Amino acid sequence: MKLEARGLGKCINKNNWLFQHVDLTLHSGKIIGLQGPSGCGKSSLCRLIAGMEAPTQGSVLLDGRPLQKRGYQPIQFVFQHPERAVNPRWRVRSIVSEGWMPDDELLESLHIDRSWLDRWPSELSGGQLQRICIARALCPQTKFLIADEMTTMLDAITQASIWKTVLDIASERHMGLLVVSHDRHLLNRICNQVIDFHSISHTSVS
Ligand SMILES: Nc1ncnc2c1ncn2[C@@H]1O[C@H](COP(=O)(O)OP(=O)(O)OP(=O)(O)O)[C@@H](O)[C@H]1O
Repeated sequence: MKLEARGLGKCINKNNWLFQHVDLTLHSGKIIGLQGPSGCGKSSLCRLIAGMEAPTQGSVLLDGRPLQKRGYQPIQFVFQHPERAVNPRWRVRSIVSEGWMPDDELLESLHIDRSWLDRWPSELSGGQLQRICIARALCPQTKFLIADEMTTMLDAITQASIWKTVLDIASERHMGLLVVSHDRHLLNRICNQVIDFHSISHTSVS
């Protein structure tokens, strides 16, 4: 499968382009890293590619077709603020099972304690809730995962272990990954290619 961003542009207010003319292609089985200074527009670009927001210009295509608005989204986005990615009025079990119910082996490899499933999101730490979001995103129907500073709030050991699980699953299922991080070491280690945001975008915002 192929996920393409074609000529994407985001205008944040009148004539103020955060970026324009962004082209990016991600193939199944590949891992692309995206780096750039804070505030340059990486997360905004990810939201467009994940279909969470409409671009001001350009289009996002999955195998040449526009993204479907209904049903399970084959492009999953895990971003740095898990508390903003869940419904605070749903128990954790309902949050995870929106897409599927991971087995004990996966929960264990993501360091998720089964007892957390009976809690409310506010009863988990940010790092614990993030692991729940990762488990939710790893539904078997997910074809592309966009990981925007996905493990930033975790300690180094947990971070390494979570990445191992995610990379094993991605490889097993031939998923494509777009990884946004300020951690150049991580990007160099796990990505087939690392792209600098400024090399793929034009901007009029300072
Ligand atoms: N809807 C909006 N209205 C106004 N400004 C916005 C809007 N969305 C994003 N911005 C601004 O766009 C810029 C880019 O934000 P974004 O979160 O995409 O950056 P980033 O590269 O992911 O940064 P970081 O590395 O710090 O996460 C920021 O200056 C932000 O304040």
